[in-house]
Amino acid sequence: MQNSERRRFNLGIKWENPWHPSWLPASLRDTLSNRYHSRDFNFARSEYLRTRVLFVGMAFTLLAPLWILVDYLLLPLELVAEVALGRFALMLVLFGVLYSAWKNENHLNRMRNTLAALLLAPAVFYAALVLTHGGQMSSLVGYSFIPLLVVAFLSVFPLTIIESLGIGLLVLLVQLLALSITGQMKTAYGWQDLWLLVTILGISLWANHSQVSTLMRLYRQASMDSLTGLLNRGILLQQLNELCRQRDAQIEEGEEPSPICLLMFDLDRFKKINDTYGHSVGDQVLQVFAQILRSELRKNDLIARYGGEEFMAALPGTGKADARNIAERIRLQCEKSTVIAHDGEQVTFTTSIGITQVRDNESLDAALLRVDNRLYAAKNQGRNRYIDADLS
Ligand SMILES: Nc1nc2c(ncn2[C@@H]2O[C@H](COP(=O)(O)OP(=O)(O)OP(=O)(O)O)[C@@H](O)[C@H]2O)c(=O)[nH]1
Repeated sequence: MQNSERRRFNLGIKWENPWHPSWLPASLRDTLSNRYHSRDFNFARSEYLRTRVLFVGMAFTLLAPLWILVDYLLLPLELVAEVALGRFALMLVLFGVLYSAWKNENHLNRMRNTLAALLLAPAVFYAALVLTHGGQMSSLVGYSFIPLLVVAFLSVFPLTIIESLGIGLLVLLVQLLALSITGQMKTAYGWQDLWLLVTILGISLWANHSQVSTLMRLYRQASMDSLTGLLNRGILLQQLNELCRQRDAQIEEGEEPSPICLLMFDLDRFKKINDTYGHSVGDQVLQVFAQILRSELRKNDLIARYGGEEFMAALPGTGKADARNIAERIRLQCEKSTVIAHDGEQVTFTTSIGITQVRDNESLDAALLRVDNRLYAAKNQGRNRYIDADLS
């Protein structure tokens, strides 16, 4: 092949990383909504939300009845019984919240709804007090703080900005309702309350942003290979196990299971590239290869660096014929690609590929062993090829 035909890779080329859509300011990309969060990160975040919901939910559930003693000391006696009834109703809702948090492990949407219920229940309790005892609000000592406390509690949770803003705006509505019913809307006290609520909401949003971006950074460090930006082996196996579990469930329910194909890649004579051009050029080859995988595979395929110069792709919903075509495209793309060495020389590379489809009722380990054997068969047959069947 002529050098001019070879595709030169500029390592600065941008690919559309799902965590970094190009149209949002960098600091907001991860924290505005969960639209670009991976499924795995959603699981991790739902666990963080869950532990906090359980903790805060228990504190609220204990405090709701205990506070009746404080009411007894501070409120006019005729109000104590009615408020206590409201508190018991609140406590029942909070029990429901605790039950839901306990039951719904790894369900981000359910956990978000549970959290909304946890925070909005006190706000609804306050709204009910305002609607029934609006004229006596000055006697309900301590209750006007509820909207402020709810908005302050938003900061405890790793919520995205849109999630937090949604709950915050609902609480703001409750506060506006309270101010209009008590006739304080256009008074200095009313403005002061609104100003305080909006300020605390702003602080909570900032805390949410910091929490989600810290979580995201930790998650990336734990799940990604730092040289190529692909998934690391541990997270790939975890996600692959989950895919196989879903497939087994389909089989158990008598459904046609959707196929999963595995492609295992190993760069050919990579040691020679390192020895001839140095490790930094070897690193560039690995990065270019990762880029080829990204550009040739779909967004929901799992792509990982499996070891030094070994890579793995898991293709859910892809049968063997398509997997073969994909492997061939990747192989050809490698043949066409070059990396420029320090002395300006064009460094070329090739890859060997093993292909297999996960079989019904087999363990993931069995499929991994088979694809590994096929990869080494491809090496033994002369490299720069794929093998998709056991050789006798
Ligand atoms: N530059 C670089 N080299 C790496 C990295 N990880 C592993 N390697 C090197 O990859 C090379 C792998 O060499 P071998 O396992 O002998 O395989 P090979 O030379 O590719 O030969 P075949 O696989 O048989 O075609 C070793 O020299 C490792 O040091 C890395 O992150 N960067």
